[in-house]
Amino acid sequence: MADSLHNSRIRKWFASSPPVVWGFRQMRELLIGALKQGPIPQHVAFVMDGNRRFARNHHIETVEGHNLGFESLARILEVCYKTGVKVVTIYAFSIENFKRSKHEVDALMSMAKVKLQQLSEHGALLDRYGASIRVLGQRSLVKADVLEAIDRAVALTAGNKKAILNVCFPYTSRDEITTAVRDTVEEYSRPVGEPLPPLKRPFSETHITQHIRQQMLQSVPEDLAEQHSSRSASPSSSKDTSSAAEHSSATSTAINVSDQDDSYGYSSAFRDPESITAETLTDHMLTAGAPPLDLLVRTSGVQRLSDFMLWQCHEKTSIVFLECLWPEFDLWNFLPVLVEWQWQRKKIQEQERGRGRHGLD
Ligand SMILES: CC(C)=CCC/C(C)=C/CC/C(C)=C/COP(=O)(O)OP(=O)(O)O
Repeated sequence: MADSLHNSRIRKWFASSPPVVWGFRQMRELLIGALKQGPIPQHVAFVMDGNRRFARNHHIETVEGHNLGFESLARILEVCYKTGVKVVTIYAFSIENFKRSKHEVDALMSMAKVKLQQLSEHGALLDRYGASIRVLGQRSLVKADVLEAIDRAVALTAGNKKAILNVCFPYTSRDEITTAVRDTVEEYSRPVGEPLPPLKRPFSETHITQHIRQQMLQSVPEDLAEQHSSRSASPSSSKDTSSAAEHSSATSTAINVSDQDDSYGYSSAFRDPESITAETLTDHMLTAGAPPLDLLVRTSGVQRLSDFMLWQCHEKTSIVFLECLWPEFDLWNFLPVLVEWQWQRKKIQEQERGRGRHGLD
């Protein structure tokens, strides 16, 4: 026991001696320079998992584990920005984390306050790499003093335009996606031209039915469509006459699509819900404007996404699960991940080029 303590002290002394620190720094610069010769992921996300386990393993306070986790984050941010990563997104606090003990939640909140300030100070890490902070998540769940610290950090770094640090806090993907869908529906329910009567909303059941009918009519042969139109036009075909506005718009769809379109004001007053694409929703996510997510790394051996970046993970996102705990994560763990990503990306690019050539032949 005394021997191992002695050895660990010697190792620490050796690692922190100026020539060794200098040597490591030089080696780091060389490796980063070599990495920069290849493709670099433009958007990297981290699930910083394992702070508490690290604390338990080393018999230190949980809060101390989170503090060491922050130090690890600072090291990795430096590597990312030095290599040319444009956007780093971190899972700093999940909405689920509110279920932890009050003591731990309070400690994480005060840590966020202090660390956001440290990160954004003039001359500090983000300033050196021209990175701005964005805090993504449910502001309504955050106390006023923490919100103030968030807003200060965002304002202080707003002028930095080279890179971005997205701090997800408090965040879950389901919450983000739900909000994005709600915002999209709200936007598409707002008239873009002249205001319409309140019943005529593009997401009403009648409106959707009418749209489907319109599309079906367009896809059937003309003579059949005419038969269908004349049948629908007869008063006997209407099932309900009580809801005048909604009903008349539904039957008139079948009578004359173009007349209906004008009288209803569908195409002129509202944006067409059919024009909502995956891109529309991407533009309503909290990461709107960021490059596609190239790489997601989770430490601590847990192989789950835990409601993080569910929308942002696409067919080319590399998802990497590492065994090391977050406070242990450094350049030496990250380097093989980046090299593997470069190798995979080159393979994808070659395949795409091959397909392009094949298409041209
Ligand atoms: C700027 C800013 C706000 C920085 C945040 C710093 C930071 C490292 C936050 C991590 C918080 C967290 C809940 C980590 C997960 O590990 P865990 O506690 O779930 O560990 P476990 O998996 O061992 O239980």
